[in-house]
Amino acid sequence: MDQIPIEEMDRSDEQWQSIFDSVKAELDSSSDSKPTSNRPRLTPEQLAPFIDHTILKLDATEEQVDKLCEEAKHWHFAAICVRENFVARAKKSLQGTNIHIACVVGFHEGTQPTVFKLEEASRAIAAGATELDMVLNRDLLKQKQYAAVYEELKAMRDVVPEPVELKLILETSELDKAEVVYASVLAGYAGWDYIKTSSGFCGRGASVEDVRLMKQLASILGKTQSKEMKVKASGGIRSFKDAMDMIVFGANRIGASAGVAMMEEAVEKSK
Ligand SMILES: O=C[C@H](O)COP(=O)(O)O
Repeated sequence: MDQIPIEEMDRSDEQWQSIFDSVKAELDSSSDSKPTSNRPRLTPEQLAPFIDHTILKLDATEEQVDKLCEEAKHWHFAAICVRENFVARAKKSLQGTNIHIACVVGFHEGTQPTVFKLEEASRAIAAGATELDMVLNRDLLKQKQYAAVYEELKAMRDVVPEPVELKLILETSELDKAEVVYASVLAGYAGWDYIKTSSGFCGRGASVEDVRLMKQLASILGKTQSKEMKVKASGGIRSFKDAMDMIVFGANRIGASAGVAMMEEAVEKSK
């Protein structure tokens, strides 16, 4: 893939299209990715750091968020994932632990004006969020307004400096393969940390094919960008087997409301 440093780009829709074409060509010429791990299954201790323990339903209660945090501490999950209104509460509950607090932004449509998303992100970080899971504006992507999508992602990266991790929710059930490529390229060029499959509120949720494709894209983009993006699989991942299917194809995180059930299965299987 030809490397065009971002500073040398005019960032027009046409120039983005030519970068997409070169990534697609590389994707087509690369061999299909194989499972990244031959491990038949992970132990509970190995599985826990993959899990973003999630509650995003609109009628979630304070008690449910408290329980979510207690479960995250008990199982040593990587993160909890909540809406903005619960971030401060989760921060109190998770004080003194290294469990991350992920907050969703632009949830779950992604079409909110950029300024709203930036304000929401800033409030979440001020309240204690250490990771943000933002929904892509796929309407703009589908209208081929690639420059506008990039500008939103770049503005978010500028407002949210590292080490806060930014995850872009693609909502893969609503995209064709080419659109997954476009969204991933734009996220990579904007310096995002993760591409994430789904919100859990739209369409089919994550598939192994999504993870496989996104992992390949992350690897291709990682050759020309300063870091390689990670992949978060989320939406409809209910069982230990579902989680393992995603992990063997390279998922770095599993976003799920069924994290405890997965852990209990993992414990059973490890006996
Ligand atoms: O980001 C995480 C998803 O909202 C979780 O979806 P789920 O309830 O289908 O596990």
